[in-house]
Amino acid sequence: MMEILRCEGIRKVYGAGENRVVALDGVNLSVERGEFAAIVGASGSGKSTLLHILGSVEQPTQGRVLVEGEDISSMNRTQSAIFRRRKVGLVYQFYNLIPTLTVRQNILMPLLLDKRRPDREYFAQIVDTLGIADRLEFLPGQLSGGQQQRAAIARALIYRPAILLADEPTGNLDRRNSEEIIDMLKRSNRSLDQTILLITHDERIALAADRMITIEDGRIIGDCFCGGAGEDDCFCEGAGEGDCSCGGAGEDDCFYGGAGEDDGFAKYGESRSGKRRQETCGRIIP
Ligand SMILES: Nc1ncnc2c1ncn2[C@@H]1O[C@H](COP(=O)(O)OP(=O)(O)OP(=O)(O)O)[C@@H](O)[C@H]1O
Repeated sequence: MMEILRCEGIRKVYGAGENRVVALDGVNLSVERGEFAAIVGASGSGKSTLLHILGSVEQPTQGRVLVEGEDISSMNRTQSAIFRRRKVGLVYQFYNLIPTLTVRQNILMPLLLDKRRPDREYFAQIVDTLGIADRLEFLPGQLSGGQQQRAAIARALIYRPAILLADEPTGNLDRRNSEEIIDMLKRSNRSLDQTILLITHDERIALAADRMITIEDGRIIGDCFCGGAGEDDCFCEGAGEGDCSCGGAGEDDCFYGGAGEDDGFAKYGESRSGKRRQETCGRIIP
C-alpha cells in the first residue's frame, strides 16, 4: 500500500493573548492510496482547519504535511497554488462554479489554467461516473444543487489529484441529494481508485466511508476502519470502549482497539480495508 498523505505533529494556533485559539493540537495522520476516509467532529473541533492545512490553503503553526512524500508545509505561495491545482481536489459545501461558464468549461478550468489538454477518455469516465454527461452544455444556474455539486466534484477530479478533500460537501443539500453525492464519491473512490478525505459533522454520512477519524478539541480521539460487510468487520482505535461510532447493528458489531494485544481481534473481513486493519490492529496509526 502506498502512503498518499501523512501529517506529523500538526498544531495550529490562531490569534494571540485573549484571542488565542489552539485549533489543532498535535495531529498525526496517515492516509493510503485508495482510502475513503471521513473526519467527524463537533462544530469547532478543528475539521476545516485540518482540511485547509492538508490542502495547503493554510500553513500549520508546527508540524509538517507530506503529500506523495513531498513536504507541502515548506512551500511558498506560488508553489502551493500550483500544488493545490494539480495534486489536491477541493470540494466545498458551496459549489463555487463560475456561473457564466458551461458545466464542461467549469470542469476543464483547472487544466485550462495550465494550458493543458484534457484526456478525453478520463473526462468521459468522470462525467459518466458522476452522472452529468447530459448536462455538460448547461450553465450552473440551470442545474439542481446536487448536479452542481457533482460538477464541482468532476472539476476537482479532472487533474487526477493525489487526494480529494471534501469539506461538508452535502452541507447545502437535502437528504436525497446528500445520499446521491455520497454515492457518487463512493463510486469515484471505487471506479477511479480515487483517494478521498471527507469532512462532515454528520456521522450518518461518515458511515459511507471505510474509515472514520474522530476529532475533538483539535486532537484525533478515534480512528476506526469500518465499511465492512458486517459483524466482525470493523475495527476501531482509540482510548477505549465508547470511543467508536461504527454504526454497527449492535454491541457485537464493533471492536475497540486500545492499548495492547488483547484489544485486537481475531477475525478479519475480506473487505478492502481488511488488510490495513490487520496491519494496524492494536496500535494507533503512526
Ligand atoms: N481564521 C481564524 N481565526 C481565529 N480562529 C479561528 C480561525 N479559523 C478557525 N478558528 C477557530 O479554530 C477552531 C476550529 O475551527 P474549525 O473551523 O476548524 O472547526 P470545524 O470543526 O471545522 O467546525 P464546523 O463544523 O463548525 O465547521 C474554532 O474554535 C474556531 O473558532
